[in-house]
Amino acid sequence: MGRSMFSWLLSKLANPILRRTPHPTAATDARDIANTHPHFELLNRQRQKLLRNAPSLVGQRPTKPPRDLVLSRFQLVASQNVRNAAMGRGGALRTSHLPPSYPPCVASFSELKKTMIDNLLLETHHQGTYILVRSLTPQNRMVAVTVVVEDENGDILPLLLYHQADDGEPLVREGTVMILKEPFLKAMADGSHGLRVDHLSDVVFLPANDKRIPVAWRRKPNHSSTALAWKAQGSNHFNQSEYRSAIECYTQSLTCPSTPEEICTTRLNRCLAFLKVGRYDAALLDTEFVLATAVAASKLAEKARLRKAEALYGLERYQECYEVLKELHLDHPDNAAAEVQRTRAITRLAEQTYGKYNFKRLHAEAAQRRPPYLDHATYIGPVRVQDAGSRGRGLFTTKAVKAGDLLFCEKAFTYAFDDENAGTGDSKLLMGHDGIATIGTQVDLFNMAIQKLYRNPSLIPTITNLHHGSYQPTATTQIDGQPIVDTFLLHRIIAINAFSSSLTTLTNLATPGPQTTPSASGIWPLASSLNHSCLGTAFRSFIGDFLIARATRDLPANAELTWWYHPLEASDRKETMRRQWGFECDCALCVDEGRLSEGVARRSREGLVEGIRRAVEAGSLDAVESDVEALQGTYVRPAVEVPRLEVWDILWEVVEGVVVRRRTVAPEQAARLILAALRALGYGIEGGERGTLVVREWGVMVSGVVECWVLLREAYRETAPELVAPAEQYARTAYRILVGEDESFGLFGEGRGVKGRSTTTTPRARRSPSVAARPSASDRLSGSSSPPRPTPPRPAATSRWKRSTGVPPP
Ligand SMILES: C[S@@+](CC[C@H](N)C(=O)[O-])C[C@H]1O[C@@H](n2cnc3c(N)ncnc32)[C@H](O)[C@@H]1O
Repeated sequence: MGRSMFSWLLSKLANPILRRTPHPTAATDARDIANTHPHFELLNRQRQKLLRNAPSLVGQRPTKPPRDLVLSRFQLVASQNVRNAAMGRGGALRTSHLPPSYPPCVASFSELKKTMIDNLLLETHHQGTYILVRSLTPQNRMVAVTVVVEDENGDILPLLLYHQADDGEPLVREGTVMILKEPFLKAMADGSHGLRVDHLSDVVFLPANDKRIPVAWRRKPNHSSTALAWKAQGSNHFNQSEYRSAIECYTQSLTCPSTPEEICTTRLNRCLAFLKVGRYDAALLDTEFVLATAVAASKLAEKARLRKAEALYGLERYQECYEVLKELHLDHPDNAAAEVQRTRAITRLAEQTYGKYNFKRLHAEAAQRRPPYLDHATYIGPVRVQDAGSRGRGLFTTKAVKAGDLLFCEKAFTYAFDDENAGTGDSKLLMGHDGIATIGTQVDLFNMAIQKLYRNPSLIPTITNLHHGSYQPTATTQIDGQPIVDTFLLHRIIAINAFSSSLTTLTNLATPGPQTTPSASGIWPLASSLNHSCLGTAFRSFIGDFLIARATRDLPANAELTWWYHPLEASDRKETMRRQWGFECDCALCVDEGRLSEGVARRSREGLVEGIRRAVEAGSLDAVESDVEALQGTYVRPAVEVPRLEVWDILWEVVEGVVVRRRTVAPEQAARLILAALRALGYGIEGGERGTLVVREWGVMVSGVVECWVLLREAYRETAPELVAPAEQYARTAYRILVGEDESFGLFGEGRGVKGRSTTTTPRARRSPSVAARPSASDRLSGSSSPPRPTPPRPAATSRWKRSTGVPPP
């Protein structure tokens, strides 16, 4: 066996958690890290203090702070912020609290009554009212966009606008006038108070000529108020990449009298600005207006179709996109840009329909792009969402599938990535009112999801229909032409449905060193429909923002697909299920473990495992074999029904000790040990000695399974050459389930696979002893046997499958 396989195998064995779980995948990972973060305690104490104080403050009239004090406090913090930015200080931890949930305002402006700052009470949502305020300062962007505002009486307060997009353009400038619906006056941790807005639709930014702006606050535009002047102003902003301002100006232009042709041109300009900021719904409306107004074969209609196709592509409506481009091609066959888009749409449709991906290309793209957003389509294979009884909805097969079959391949709806190599970004910690903290990419994910929905209301149901426990969302989805996105609903949905991931599952398996945080998190709506089972029938892996789901065993039609939410080996598995997802797992393993909790069998298992360990140390294979027998005897149900994790774990240690490290075992015995390890995981394997090798039942999927099949294949080269091919096939299938694809299997099997021997192995590696080829002095374990023969490292292989000595992910 080549050196690279050994070092990789050893690296896995050095890291026990990776024997079972190849990567952190459950939504809780980031949250659990957050709860052990050094700042967690501090924030938790602050939260508890706020909680203690809040009830006594509710409805209290606040003391009016001196105007100068509010302004100077703001200036102090803002200038500190500017100084830090100028000095390139990053890496700070930005912390914030989420208040107790409250619904967004669902009343239209005309139903609300005006109130003033002076009337506002602490810790109160002033329902049925609004206040009109003007910013006295430029914005300071911390966790929230912060400004100081005044009302028409000249009373002032800090205003914190949460979850607003950071698109490089200031959201609030000095003099910006806003309406705050149902204002919320919040007591701050430092004893001060201010206005806080959590729902995007609760703040309305008024354009300069809005009639609701008091005369004293109105400012004259620096150009004439004609359609053409506004349009020109919009184009100035557009050219400086100030798309939000451009949209405002084009919108102003459209309120002025103009010719139908000018209106179409302005709409098309605005459409382009909408496309730039990902507001595809709005872009689509502009193109549809133009297509309904302009002459079909005109230049305007040609442009409108092209932009319509782009908007549909952005919404991942590839079929419609293709139809638009097809029509465009008929009328304007020379339009080269349209042709490029048409080819792209056809490729997406093929992926969407047939699930045909070039996975090598996906890996290459994930390696290059930051963030690793991959421009490919979601494929939904033989699965459908349907009722799963007491578990709510679930995902089911629509036809029989085989282990390793692709179930679906889903592009993330929203995906947040933390590029460690990008330098000194600030980290974020969000303390929920329920005491659960969220850190890093999940905080970003939360804000990104809110933004994406607010910008594209047609997508709201895709996310709000996901499971949100007992949270009662408001039924209103739109008010005064604005979409309503309930921030607290989104927070709950992300907590229950988001997955943490690494850049790719493949790189995660090959990366050395400690892993403390997953580098990304995302929302994959279809993947969110799978319920949990510790003994899942599906497995997920990642390439950038793509989630690949494969069957872990052969399944009939109409079988429910399940997977782990929290790693099988995590000691807090059951508690986490209860706390975070609100259910008790009733899989065969959990039920069996429950029966064991009286302790008798558990203690005897632990004793036997220790005995086996001592026997390995002492080099006594006889004792190992008899103790493994005894350990097997502590299980009542067959391993295909209830996997024997303790047996698997200890057999892995034995395999590591005798097959990989000491190399003092004969191939027959190596094969026996490996087969026993696989069987302990629930693999129902027929044959395996000679003649036949058939997996009747697939067991638990863990990274070690691939290694087992590869080691077995090598053993068979000496003992049963007719089984090399089936072992290779099973290795490949296991690899496909684990990594998501098997195009990269060559990396893993390099120098060891049947193919690898003749194609990729260097002469030196080919000569290096394999499990099976290595002449063994004894078929007994022997601590005093000759030490492992060092095989020269091969640079390419070691860089791919590096040794991991790190702390396992939580
Ligand atoms: C990500 S959602 C899964 C889809 C969800 N069942 C639905 O109706 O949309 C997670 C929620 O599903 C339910 N669930 C998942 N696995 C379960 C299980 N094994 N037993 C009971 N409920 C489960 C729990 O309510 C959990 O909070």
